[in-house]
Amino acid sequence: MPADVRVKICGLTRAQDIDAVVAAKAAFGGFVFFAKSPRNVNAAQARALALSVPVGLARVGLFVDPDDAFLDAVLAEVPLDILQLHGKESPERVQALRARHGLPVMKAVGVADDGDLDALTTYGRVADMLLVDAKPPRNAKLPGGNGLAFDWRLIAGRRWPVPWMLAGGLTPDNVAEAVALTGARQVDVSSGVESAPGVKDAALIARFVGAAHG
Ligand SMILES: O=C(O)c1ccccc1NCC(=O)[C@H](O)[C@H](O)COP(=O)(O)O
Repeated sequence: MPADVRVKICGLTRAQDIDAVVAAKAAFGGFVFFAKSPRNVNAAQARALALSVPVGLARVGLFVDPDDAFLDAVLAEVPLDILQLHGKESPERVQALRARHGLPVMKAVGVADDGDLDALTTYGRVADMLLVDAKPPRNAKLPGGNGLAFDWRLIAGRRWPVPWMLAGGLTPDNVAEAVALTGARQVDVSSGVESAPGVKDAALIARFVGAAHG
């Protein structure tokens, strides 16, 4: 197991979540800007959290099909390092947002079967990073953060021209196997380190990062 797998903990809402992520030595912390999510934060909350983050922890803002006005308003208040797009943003929209905001963009792509892999190639041409996530079920309320894994064998040995992160249903108990099987060098988790929807658990965060680092 490589010691340098980088971990993103997504859906941070409280000061103690930042403390837990920093103590565990995660590389990325994610803030969800999506009103229907139990992890949603408003700009004022996110600003306070983002300003408390020490250098070395990248602050990722997660958006779902955001319009320009919403992104402008959040970015005017919240210092973010990376934009994560978790909706149905087209490749053209990804390019436009990169140019407009001058921030690296990570595009989430949902995977359920072989037919979803072409999208990774397409977005790999325009995004700075890919988030290879489980495709949400048809009736899901959220486009991500559902705690569901996909069949990791679908991407075993696959590579894209930009860095990528594995996500979807990862937990402290399965992340080592997921890394070994897929060769991922970056992993992302939300539900798997929560004690209840939207409530992060410091002990689970520490266990997850420890397991990912091997
Ligand atoms: O977390 C949310 O509530 C959320 C809402 C809308 C879009 C995406 C969302 N989360 C994405 C993630 O947290 C992760 O990047 C990824 O989907 C893995 O989540 P999980 O399976 O819960 O670990």
